[in-house]
Amino acid sequence: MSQQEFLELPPLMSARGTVRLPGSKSISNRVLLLAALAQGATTVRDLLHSDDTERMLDALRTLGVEVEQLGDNAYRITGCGGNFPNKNAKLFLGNAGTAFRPLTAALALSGGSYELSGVPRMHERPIGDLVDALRQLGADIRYLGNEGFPPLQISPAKLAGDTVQVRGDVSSQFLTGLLMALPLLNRTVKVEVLGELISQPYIAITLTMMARFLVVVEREDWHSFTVRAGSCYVPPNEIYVEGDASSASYFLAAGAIGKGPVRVEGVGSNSVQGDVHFAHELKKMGAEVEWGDNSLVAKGPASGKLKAVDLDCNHIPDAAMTLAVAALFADGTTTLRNIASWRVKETDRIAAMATELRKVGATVEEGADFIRITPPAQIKHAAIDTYDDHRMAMCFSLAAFGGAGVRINDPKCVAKTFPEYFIEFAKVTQAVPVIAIDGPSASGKGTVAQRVATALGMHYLDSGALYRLLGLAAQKRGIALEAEDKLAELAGRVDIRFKGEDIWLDGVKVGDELRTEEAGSAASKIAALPKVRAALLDKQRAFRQAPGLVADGRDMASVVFPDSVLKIFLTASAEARAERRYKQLKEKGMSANIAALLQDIRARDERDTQRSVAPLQQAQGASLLDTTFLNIEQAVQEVLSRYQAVK
Ligand SMILES: O=C(O)C1=C[C@@H](OP(=O)(O)O)[C@@H](O)[C@H](O)C1
Ligand SMILES: C=C(OP(=O)(O)O)C(=O)O
Repeated sequence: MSQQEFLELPPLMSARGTVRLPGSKSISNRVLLLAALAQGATTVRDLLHSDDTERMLDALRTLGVEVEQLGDNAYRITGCGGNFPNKNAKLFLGNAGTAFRPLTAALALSGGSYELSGVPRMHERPIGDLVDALRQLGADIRYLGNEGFPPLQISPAKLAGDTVQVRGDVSSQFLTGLLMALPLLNRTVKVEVLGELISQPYIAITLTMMARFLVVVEREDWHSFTVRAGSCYVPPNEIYVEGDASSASYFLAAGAIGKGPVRVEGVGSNSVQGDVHFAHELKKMGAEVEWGDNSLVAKGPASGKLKAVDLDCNHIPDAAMTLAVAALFADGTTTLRNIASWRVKETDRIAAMATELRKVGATVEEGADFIRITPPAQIKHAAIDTYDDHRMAMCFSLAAFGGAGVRINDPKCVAKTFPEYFIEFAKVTQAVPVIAIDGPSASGKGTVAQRVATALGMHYLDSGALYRLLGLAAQKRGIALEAEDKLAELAGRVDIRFKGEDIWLDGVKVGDELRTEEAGSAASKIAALPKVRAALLDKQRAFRQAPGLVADGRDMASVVFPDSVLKIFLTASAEARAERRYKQLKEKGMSANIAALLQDIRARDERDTQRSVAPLQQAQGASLLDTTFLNIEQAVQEVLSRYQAVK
């Protein structure tokens, strides 16, 4: 995992569109194992492509199961009735609980010698309850590291017993693994669940999938399960994997937070996954949800604001994480209860969630099995650590709706269940649009940008003014224009506000002093200092607010807002610019000399284009607008029509 890598999500304004969901992880890995345990070939379609399913596919190949890829997301698995051709193997199962736990059970009952290991975090995720249960049936399993945790050594054993007890309060995957493996014993076995059974809807998925392979489990409540002698898996020929309901939660939440509608295809009222009930919980938060057989649509509440909720989330442990981030957009304190299992998943998810929600400004209380979130008045920008947990990365993409955008560290961790997540997320979310207008001094870009902003009802950023203000502030404090560190420190500290046409520096309104040639040349000097530019970056980006921003400067398109929807390089001949500046100064009653102005403009052009940091140049993707022979109105119209063409 590289912490250096990150993804900067811009402030998002809305979410709208349709997502075709990737296959369900829980169903994919169950179907692969059941197909391998069946006698004969099963064609699996719409299988999830992700790290977790790759681990299962690799394991099956290593065990000697015939795995044939038929095309995109389609496989033919030729099962061997639980008698794996390869009786000796080492399997690496990454961090896939749905591979590790069920394979442990199946291999423990299959009569071979196997070593099962995973990533370091997998070696911290408990498996003792499953091992204890399998040992009651005579299985020979040894811990290779810590007692109760992977890695494991499984050896052939004499199997016996017709009743087995398993704890259900740490992970439902232990019961799932046991149930799926029991037909290998070919005798009637009763499983009793000790203690509370958590994540119960996942057991329902297990029973449904086993039934698709013609093994029917007898069930009394959710505490006793019987697999009869003679049960054996029969391949269903062809089986389709439905979309992933947990993955759906991010898009549905985006629809609820970002007005919507967002439609997900692949899960709906026909789904066998418990996580579709996330949609009901989202509705409790005020979202509008429409259910189709195989689709769900979410829209924001009519009131515009989500409601805080107090929920027991035991039935949706994965999708509940999405509610925790949606809680940032609610009207009060949200409590999510009965989620102790979060602590033993990809990371300690209660601790991770609390830490990262605090970074964006939330007040968070955490307990052994709950989390309580009070949103901040204003969601802050933060660099979110993801703890190699796909769901942390996916959940926190939603924080980008908070107005300031968000940075997701190590975004590639989504590969565990949804490698294309951020691509799909970008397709259905609309960032606050930025029109970047860069150009040389006195090109008229400020006036044009301001008028474009007014015409579109957008915000306006005069980035040059930030540099001039800093120059002014430095002079007032006696800081030299070459003192890079001091200037950068000052840049982080000064309070700069734009109110309509007025500019305020540390609470004092700034007048024409900002427009003097002296302020301009001070700005040009300090703008060449890399640390000063870096310090002003966040200040500039903070201007990106709904419904949009028109920003003028020199590196708006290239550095500050590289994802601008429209990038204009606005220029005019040096002579035309000198003449415009001359007229401007005269109108203000200031003295001016056209030859001196021309010389000054040329010198500044030279300095701005030659400097090593962010030199003035037409950015990639920027279109040229030469205004030498255009008046302001014509230039404004030209920008507006270019915007219409791209928006
Ligand atoms: O059986 C399954 O497919 C799963 C069960 C749940 O785990 P627990 O039973 O450990 O809560 C869930 O969190 C996991 O992502 C998938
Ligand atoms: C808990 C999860 O995964 P696993 O299947 O590894 O338990 C998850 O996907 O959120």
